[in-house]
Amino acid sequence: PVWLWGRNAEVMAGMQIERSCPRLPGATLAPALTCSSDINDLPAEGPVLLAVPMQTLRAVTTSFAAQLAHRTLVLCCKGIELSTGLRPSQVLAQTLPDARIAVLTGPSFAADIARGLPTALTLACADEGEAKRLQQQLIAPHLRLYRSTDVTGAELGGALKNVMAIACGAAIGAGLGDSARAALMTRGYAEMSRMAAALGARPETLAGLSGFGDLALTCTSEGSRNFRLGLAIGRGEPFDPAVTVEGAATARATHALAQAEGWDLPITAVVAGLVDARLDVKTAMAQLLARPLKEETP
Ligand SMILES: NC(=O)C1=CN([C@@H]2O[C@H](COP(=O)(O)OP(=O)(O)OC[C@H]3O[C@@H](n4cnc5c(N)ncnc54)[C@H](O)[C@@H]3O)[C@@H](O)[C@H]2O)C=CC1
Ligand SMILES: O=C(CO)COP(=O)(O)O
Repeated sequence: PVWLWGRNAEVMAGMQIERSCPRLPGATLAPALTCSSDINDLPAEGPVLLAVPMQTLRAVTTSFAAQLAHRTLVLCCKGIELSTGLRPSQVLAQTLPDARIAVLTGPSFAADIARGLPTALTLACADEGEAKRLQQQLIAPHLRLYRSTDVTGAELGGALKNVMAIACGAAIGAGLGDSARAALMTRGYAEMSRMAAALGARPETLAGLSGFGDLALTCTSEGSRNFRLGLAIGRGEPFDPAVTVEGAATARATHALAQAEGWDLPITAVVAGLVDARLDVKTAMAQLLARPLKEETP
């Protein structure tokens, strides 16, 4: 049995009766799923998956500290908190210090999972025993999970690939071509790896599903909201501000961290400029191409 909590009573009651979800058109909710807008309906035992946008994680976990403290919490959000520069697990360490924390991340569109399409993800938890338990609990016939103890690496891969997806969308939207996209993905991966290494992540985590895997998905598919925001920027079109696009705030947060720490993250810097409309794509491209020549190293 699985319980799904959401804050909107009308939407949750509708989902419970109609067995469908407005955000996943065409999907039928499994009989084992109960939808509720009362968080006290959650059973006392078992892991809780937190799937709210990154910039709301602190508010949600603070509001429901009584219900979430001391539990196993599986973070599904991908991003960095703009106001603090913290990763999701670092926010939880502040708001719910007694919780056991895991991270579920990697290349997966919710719509694909809902359709039962094959998907593989990273499940990261510092406690390997807990990771093994969660791995068994959360797999499904079409969903394969690989374990990792590198929470930092898993979180950074998931957060930073969204910034690169915006860059790639902008390049494609502006008609710069697939070769430009490949260059951005490759040098973007180098940038992700540099920053992750500086923050203590393991290189092999970045090379896995949570980093390289999700970068490949989000930089090449219009199923990605981050890629679509980039496309709109590149085409000079408006974009619906109500859509969750994690890479925008993450680009700002990461650029600020890079400036403070002296890290060289040129693609992140131009994406921060693009999302804040301080730069246009032509100027961004010119800035990247005019950088001093260097050896090809991460
Ligand atoms: N949609 C996808 O395919 C995937 C999403 N993610 C990550 O999951 C996180 C959430 O993304 P989505 O579910 O796609 O976003 P979404 O925008 O579709 O849904 C977010 C949900 O959170 C709720 N919410 C927002 N603020 C809240 C608050 N203060 N209290 C309670 N509920 C609140 C919204 O009402 C909405 O139902 C993001 O970090 C995203 O990167 C990760 C992998 C795949
Ligand atoms: O993280 C995702 C796929 O792995 C979802 O991507 P978007 O948030 O860009 O839609």
